[in-house]
Amino acid sequence: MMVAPVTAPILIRGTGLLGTSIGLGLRAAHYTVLLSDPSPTAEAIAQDIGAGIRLGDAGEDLPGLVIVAAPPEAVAVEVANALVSYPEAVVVDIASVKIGILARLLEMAADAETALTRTDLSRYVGTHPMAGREKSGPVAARGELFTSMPWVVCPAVDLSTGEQLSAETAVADAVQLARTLGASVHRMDPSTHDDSVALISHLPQVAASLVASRLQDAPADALALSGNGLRDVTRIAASDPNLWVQILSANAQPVVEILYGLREDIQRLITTLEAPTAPGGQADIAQLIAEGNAGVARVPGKHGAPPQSFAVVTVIVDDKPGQIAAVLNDIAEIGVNVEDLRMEHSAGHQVGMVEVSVLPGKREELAQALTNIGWKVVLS
Ligand SMILES: NC(=O)c1ccc[n+]([C@@H]2O[C@H](COP(=O)([O-])OP(=O)(O)OC[C@H]3O[C@@H](n4cnc5c(N)ncnc54)[C@H](O)[C@@H]3O)[C@@H](O)[C@H]2O)c1
Ligand SMILES: O=C(O)C(=O)C[C@]1(C(=O)O)C=C[C@@H](O)C=C1
Repeated sequence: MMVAPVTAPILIRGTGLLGTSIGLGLRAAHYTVLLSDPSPTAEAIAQDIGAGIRLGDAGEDLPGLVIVAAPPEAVAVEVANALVSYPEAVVVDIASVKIGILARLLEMAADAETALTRTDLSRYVGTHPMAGREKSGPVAARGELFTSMPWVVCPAVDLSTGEQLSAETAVADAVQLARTLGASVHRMDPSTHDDSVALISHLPQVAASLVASRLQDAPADALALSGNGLRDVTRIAASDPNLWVQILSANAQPVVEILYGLREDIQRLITTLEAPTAPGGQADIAQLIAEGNAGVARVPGKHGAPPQSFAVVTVIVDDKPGQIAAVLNDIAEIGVNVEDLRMEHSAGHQVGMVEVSVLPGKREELAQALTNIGWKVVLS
């Protein structure tokens, strides 16, 4: 268990984007990490970039904690195998959906033909880090992926009686794992988790994919005009289809309930825009945008704190190496804290735009100071 991090290694089963990111984060916190993946290439890349050592190359020490970071469809069997193979270890998974995996584990535990027992489930905890990327595989891994992001911890329960099956000591290990990687922990039952992620994760994925799919045949001249609006809405449309088939199929019902409501709103908008100047049309459009304003205002900032509006100072830089670092160095010397940062390229020009978010009260001061030392600054 995690109380003895140096002597009890942590085994990561599945060394793709998430597994390798967890390995990198745990290595940075000085844990001993073992890596295992059915793909020898994924395993070797994860080891090469410093996420741990391959299980096959490791010594005899048994893991105290096993993290199953496999695709959702493989998770239940991998969790069961780990619980049986390592009878002293706590086993957590990090899959994006929770109820289906728990139901499958309960089924296996009730089946006399399988080695898994209900008692074994006291060492299992379902979890879900709410952090990821639109890329997959170990090459895309980042050790700091989880910093300041939510991490849901769902103790296993009997789905008929609600009785908690995970031991509190196992839950504590799962919590410590999330905190070690810098995440903020949200304890939740698996069903509430699945309903919640349908809205805050699965709906955005579907919306991004639907919007981006409209671009497939768009004229290149139109796409050349793309600004931040399109990028903001479509980033996750680049996500892995194989992973999302599994996620959406496993959480279909809660997603469908939300899509029914969305379908009504889209139908209402179509009707309005077919005759935008008809009586009530303008108010209808304004209401749609205002309802969006009300929704986005409820999206929390870091650590679940209320959203904070930052002011953006845009610095125009030459599109060449070292420019972002130079801007950040100068900002550090000016003494203003950078709350967020993003980089944009201006279509067709050899310049980049570094968008720096700062506290609103610091905006003018920073813009003036950067201008004084020669940077081209735009206030938006
Ligand atoms: N991608 C995200 O943004 C994200 C975020 C949070 C949680 N998750 C969850 O993390 C898990 C892994 O997703 P990912 O994005 O790292 O995917 P990935 O495709 O990058 O990696 C998956 C890895 O699992 C391996 N694998 C396949 N079958 C396996 C098995 N039976 N046992 C062990 N490993 C197996 C693959 O070889 C691959 O290396 C999924 O359950 C996903 O739902 C993903
Ligand atoms: O930031 C991203 O790329 C993500 O899509 C991450 C994201 C999400 O926030 O919806 C996607 C799916 C995972 O289950 C958890 C996190």
